[in-house]
Amino acid sequence: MKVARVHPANHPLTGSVLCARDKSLSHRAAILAALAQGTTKVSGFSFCEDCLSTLSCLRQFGVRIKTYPDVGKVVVESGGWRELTEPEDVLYAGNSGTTARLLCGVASWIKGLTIITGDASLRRRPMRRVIEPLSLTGIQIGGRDNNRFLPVFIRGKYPLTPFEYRLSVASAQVKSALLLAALGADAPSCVREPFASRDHTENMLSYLGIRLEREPGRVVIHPPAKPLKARDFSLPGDVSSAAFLAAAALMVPDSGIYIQDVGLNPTRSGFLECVSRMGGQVKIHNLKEEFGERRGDLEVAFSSLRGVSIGKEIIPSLIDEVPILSVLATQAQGVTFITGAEELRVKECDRLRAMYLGLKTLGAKVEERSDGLIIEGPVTLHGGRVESFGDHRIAMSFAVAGLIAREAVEIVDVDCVKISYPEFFDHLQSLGCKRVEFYESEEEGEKSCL
Ligand SMILES: O=C(O)C1=C[C@@H](OP(=O)(O)O)[C@@H](O)[C@H](O)C1
Ligand SMILES: C=C(OP(=O)(O)O)C(=O)O
Repeated sequence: MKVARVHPANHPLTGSVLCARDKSLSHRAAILAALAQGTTKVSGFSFCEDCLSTLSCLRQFGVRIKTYPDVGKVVVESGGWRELTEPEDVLYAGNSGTTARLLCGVASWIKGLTIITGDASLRRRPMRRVIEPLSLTGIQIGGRDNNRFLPVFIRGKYPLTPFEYRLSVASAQVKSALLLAALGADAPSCVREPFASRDHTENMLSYLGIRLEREPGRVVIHPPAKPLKARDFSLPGDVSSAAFLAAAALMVPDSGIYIQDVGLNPTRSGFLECVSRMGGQVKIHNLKEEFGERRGDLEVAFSSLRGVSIGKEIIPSLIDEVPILSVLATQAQGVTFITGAEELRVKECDRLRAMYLGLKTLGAKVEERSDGLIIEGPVTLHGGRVESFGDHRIAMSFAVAGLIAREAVEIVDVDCVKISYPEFFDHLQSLGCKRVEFYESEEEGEKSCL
């Protein structure tokens, strides 16, 4: 298993990087391109492992996809959503919850049998949340252990029964699975959510001409009367990846960095709002909007930070940034309360537990609660060896912690950064963090399971 040893940054981070492309939008662009008739060019596609899982599953539905990783482009050719065919084999979603759940929605109106599975981490993540609502469409759907987990089978049909469903958790994956399924219904369907989760699927469906009625907490989707026509997408960078670089610059003294072309959809950029409440200096430049998605450049400078309360209303908009926010909190003056974040327990690992254990190892003042963390700062972290539990966001959070610790931080199992951000260590290096070493550890992977 690969271990990274990250040494304290002995000088400021400076320079400019093009933000890694957006994973969430890349999944959706590929899926929607597969549903549209014709050829779609997706530029700014993320070639992270999760998005590659989506591409390989879509190919199994008979979609033709060419990839050009050097220029960040994917070309998808499809006969349209009524032409997708029953896969010959089980679909493998790898580590990607987004792939598994969104494709459950797509498979609902593909006649025949679709079976979806994933890696050991994904097979532990909850699937009832998509199985239950999708069964309202009249299809046969079920999963292992009384519908709790993958593998999930779907016996699709067309047309589907329209539905009205209120989500109990604010999950963009579940909402998106339902919206994708609703395309195959013979009348409008309605999805409600308790708090706003990211609305990329809605923005992209509108761009493709699907009629949506949107208001806070509620969306009504009208199935298309005619085939969807292919339209190209140019995707922005991933604010969830930018968050690691931004956090590093906020904490390493005298740093000043520039991150180009970051996606700034307000339902997704709670991290920036939170950083600004903490007193972090982040300026936005060159703000623009494409297919309903805001994007711009971020200028981030070393800042003195203060503790804040992060509650359940804002959690969906920074759900993947809680681990790195908890590292920032160790350097903030006062107490940071993170509550309403119990969803983190069912991600690639139990992220609340993983952050608690790792931060404790590094000497942080941290308490674990069932739905969050309480962190008191500022504390000078010391060096140590921490586990990523095979979770990319945990690995990158502790790599950033290593830059501001007194001694080196070793992160066990760092290969997982490829899941969302393969360029992570190269970007750190280009901003001046050259003191990172990698080595293979003898230890077995067994330990890395939370
Ligand atoms: O829809 C998406 O692209 C995602 C939604 C979130 O998951 P949930 O919908 O489970 O909250 C997030 O954690 C995940 O990284 C990507
Ligand atoms: C939770 C994540 O992704 P997914 O749910 O798609 O596995 C993530 O990227 O942090």
